[in-house]
Amino acid sequence: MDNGATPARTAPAAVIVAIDGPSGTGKSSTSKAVAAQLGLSYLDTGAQYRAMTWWMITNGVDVSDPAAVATAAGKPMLVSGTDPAAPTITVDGADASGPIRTQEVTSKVSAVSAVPEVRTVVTELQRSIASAAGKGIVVEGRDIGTTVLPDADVKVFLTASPEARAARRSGELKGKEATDVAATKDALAKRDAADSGRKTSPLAKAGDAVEVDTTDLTLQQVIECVVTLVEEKRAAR
Ligand SMILES: Nc1ncnc2c1ncn2[C@@H]1O[C@H](COP(=O)(O)OP(=O)(O)OP(=O)(O)O)[C@@H](O)[C@H]1O
Ligand SMILES: Nc1ccn([C@@H]2O[C@H](COP(=O)(O)O)[C@@H](O)[C@H]2O)c(=O)n1
Repeated sequence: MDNGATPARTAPAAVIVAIDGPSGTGKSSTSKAVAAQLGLSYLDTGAQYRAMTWWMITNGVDVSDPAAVATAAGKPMLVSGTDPAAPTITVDGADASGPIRTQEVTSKVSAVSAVPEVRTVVTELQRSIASAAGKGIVVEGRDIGTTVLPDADVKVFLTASPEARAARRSGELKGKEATDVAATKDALAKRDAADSGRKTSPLAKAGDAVEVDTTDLTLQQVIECVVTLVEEKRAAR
């Protein structure tokens, strides 16, 4: 009945977006922009595995020994800030955003993330962050659509040719590394093979994920594609 009162508006239900894919396909850039555009939180799960790896290295844990890594998995306290404009990660209260991006961490993270006890701790943390995100969240990683949030509202699997990914990554590096696209391509392939080949929650496309090949797309086009998928999902509710 029209009584002249302003109709009550219900807040839109939280939307959960899972974005997975191999290294250098554009997951972080896309996820941050989509979250910012839609007013959602953002979680970089790779940063959490990197933070766990950095803690292991700085605390003298032999990361090539899965039993030693498993024993230590519950010790570090990881805290992720989920503002897409300024994502943060701390370990035992210390800012880890710089140290987790070193070559040493990048070369060791796949060994640490393959240990089931590590995945149990980190997956539990990821689920609690996602369930606390009032308006919803964009979560990016390798196993979000398959394992961490199998009931996500929108699942996207980003891909790109090895050449495109290596060129993008080289563009971020400085000096000699920037010109060595072949070495960058090899390093990406090695990490993807380790992440795809592990037994527990390997890098994989969920059966119900939308695959987007970003090789010939600009970042803006990829962002628009994902925003459209989320808006279509919201409209269909
Ligand atoms: N569609 C695109 N076209 C051109 N460059 C892109 C595109 N998407 C991302 N990039 C650039 O490629 C680089 C890698 O992107 P990004 O870090 O988002 O990838 P990622 O999948 O999160 O990688 P990783 O898994 O290794 O963290 C960045 O420099 C980014 O600006
Ligand atoms: N859901 C995830 C996310 C990441 N990993 C592991 O972390 C590494 C670093 O990820 P980046 O996105 O920061 O490059 C990645 O190579 C995986 O080993 C994971 O296992 N699961």
